Amino acid sequence: MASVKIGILAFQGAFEEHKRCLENAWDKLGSNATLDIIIVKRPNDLTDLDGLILPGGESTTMSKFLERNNFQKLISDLVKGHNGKLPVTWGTCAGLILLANTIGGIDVTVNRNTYGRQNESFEASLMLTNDELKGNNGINGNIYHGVFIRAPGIVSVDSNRVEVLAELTNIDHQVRPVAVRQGNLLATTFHPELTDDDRWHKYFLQMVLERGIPH
Ligand SMILES: NC(=O)CC[C@H](N)C(=O)O
Repeated sequence: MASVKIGILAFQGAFEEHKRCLENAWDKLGSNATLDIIIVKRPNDLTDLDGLILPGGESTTMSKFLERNNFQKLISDLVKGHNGKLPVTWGTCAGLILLANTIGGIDVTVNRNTYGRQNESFEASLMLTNDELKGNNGINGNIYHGVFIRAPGIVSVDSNRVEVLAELTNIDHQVRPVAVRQGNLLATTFHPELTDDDRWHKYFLQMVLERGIPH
């Protein structure tokens, strides 16, 4: 039977939570393929992935791990399609910082710890700006409850290349993108793996399925 291989980078951070959410979301998609989740700790674990998640955590610590075993170049080549295969890659929080700064590939500028010490962690209602994500969630389908933990801010996007999927209105009425997509790359400044709303994990898995499963 065909299988979909999703790796979760597991040096540090919220990788177990992503695994649980992927399994729940997968069951609801009703695909005939099986889901194979790889906890990525060694370069070999990156072989043949259809999707890759770079979880939240501490981006400076994760960057240090990436320097070992040539990991940074391997992942960078992978997300840019240099090896032929182009897995769908999703960075959450610190994972977004890696995608924008360390690994590269996504054309956004991020500012670390943008919400400041006094507002280190908070929850907020986000406005979804993408129809697929709104899904079938009743009249409030365009609202998503986001969990932010020392979150980065997306301060600018290359609007020719990057689609904004969700926005947050700050108390000063400034509207900021908090989730973006660029081709095979997805990035969120918040933590969908810490909520029961599985729309982001479904969206990611659908991005993977849309590319076709060659195994
Ligand atoms: N929850 C997170 O991933 C926090 C990210 C952290 N502030 C960093 O810069 O690495």
